[in-house]
Amino acid sequence: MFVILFLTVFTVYLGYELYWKRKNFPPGPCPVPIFGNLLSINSPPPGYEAFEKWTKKYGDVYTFWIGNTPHIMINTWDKIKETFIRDADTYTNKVQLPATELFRGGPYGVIDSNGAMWRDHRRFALSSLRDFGLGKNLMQEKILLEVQDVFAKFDASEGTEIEIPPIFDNAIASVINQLLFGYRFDKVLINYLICSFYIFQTKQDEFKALKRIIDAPPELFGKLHMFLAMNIPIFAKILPTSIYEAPLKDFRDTAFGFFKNQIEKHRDEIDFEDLDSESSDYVETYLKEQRKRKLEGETETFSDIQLANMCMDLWFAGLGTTTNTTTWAISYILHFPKVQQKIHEELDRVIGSDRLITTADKNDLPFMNAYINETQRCVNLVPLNLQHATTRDTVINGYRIPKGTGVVAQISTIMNDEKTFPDHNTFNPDRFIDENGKLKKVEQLVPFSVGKRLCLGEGLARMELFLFISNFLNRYEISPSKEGPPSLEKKCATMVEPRIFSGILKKRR
Ligand code: HEM
Repeated sequence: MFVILFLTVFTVYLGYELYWKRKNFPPGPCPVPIFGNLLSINSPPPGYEAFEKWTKKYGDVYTFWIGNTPHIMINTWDKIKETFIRDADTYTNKVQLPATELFRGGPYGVIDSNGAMWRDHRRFALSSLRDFGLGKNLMQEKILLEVQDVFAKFDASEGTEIEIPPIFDNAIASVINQLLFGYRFDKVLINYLICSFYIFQTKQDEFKALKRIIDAPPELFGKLHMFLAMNIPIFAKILPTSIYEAPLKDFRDTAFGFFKNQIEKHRDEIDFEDLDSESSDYVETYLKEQRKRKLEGETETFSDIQLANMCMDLWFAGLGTTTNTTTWAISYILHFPKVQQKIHEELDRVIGSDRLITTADKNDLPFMNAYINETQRCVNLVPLNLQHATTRDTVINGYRIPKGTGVVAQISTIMNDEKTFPDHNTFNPDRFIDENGKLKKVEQLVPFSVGKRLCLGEGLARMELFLFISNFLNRYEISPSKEGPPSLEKKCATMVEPRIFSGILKKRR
């Protein structure tokens, strides 16, 4: 009797899992209970092969299950244009996961928020970035100051093995920290009053302490169980608190502790009498806007919790992405010395001195741009891309997709498409050079994603990548340490992480 009951329940369950829940969505790989298709992107990590295989099998659209939640994957450039670009408003929401509540205290920030909250704060952050000099010389000056700091550190170790990524990490953190809080991580002495004792630190020590927090996300979110728990609520519930909730809360409290401390310091120092005076960083601009709105009786949109979440989004999105890409760029060059040689030839021909390279030189350095483009294509930083949700009912390939369904612009498949990028597994900057030696514009190169939610920091990231990488390679020739070039193997995570590695630098001028 029990066996019959069990078999009946099991058959009904399988029928639901394999047929019923999938019948109204585009066909796709068969999900397994609890995990959906998430486990398949770990064999091999970070998932490009699985995405490629499914695109070959199911075409431009298929359904990918994250736990029990269906996501419509859009895999070809034509289909991305038809959906995320031409019908952009339909694809701008984000799926709200329970982890957001635990981690952020609600649907705050810009990465996970929706509707008016997202729109207002995206617009506000973009206009603040413009005010602090993006697209003008001011931002370039700030980045070039960090380039010179990087030079000083590398010059001091010329000819000996030195770890490359941490130096760029410090410099790129200084750029984003200046934008948000108005100061760099240099050697200036600071002090804290803790329990009646002054604790003396330099701002570089502060960065080292912060680094322990910054390094947590890959450690934390890069682990498969964390990735699964954050995406599959039922999986999160069965994991012991000590390996999911506790480390997440720990990270949240430490990160928010740092941001709140910065915000309070700003609040104490700002002259709120003159709300229209020029601000020197994002937090100051935000706090003045908050005060203006409060005077008009509006306290919801520019709240303190939203500010802390904005700082977290901009800080983390602004640091790891750019540092990782710079690190991968140098890793590739250690594997492909001929690319380095070609870059040096171009730099010698066009720049020909040790002066700092600026964005005014960009158009004259097609191979440098091609190398950065190819780095971004091969890094393919966010394999699954961030998951969006539909803002209204829509129809994709004849399937009725209800409002709130998960949708993903599969940019990693687009950047690995064999038709657009032949021999796509090979690192080849020349694919971006045309027959006249000029830089070729390829619209399918979309590392910053597409549509209305495309990367908010694209302008800043492009400027940083160009200035840091071109100046580094103009000044140095790099060769591998005695351990050889770093591994190019990619780990599975929300963002692909490079290895920390050492290299030997020789000054070229
Ligand atoms: C090489 C560097 C970078 C890459 C490859 C990159 C890539 C991306 C991608 C793929 C997305 C997801 C877009 C989507 O949802 O469709 C994104 C979103 C975002 N990025 Fe970046 N990013 C980089 C640098 C930056 C920087 C420097 C900042 C900060 C100033 C930043 C801030 C953001 C924010 C706030 C979002 C969420 C935007 C929204 O939901 O409206 N990113 N980025």
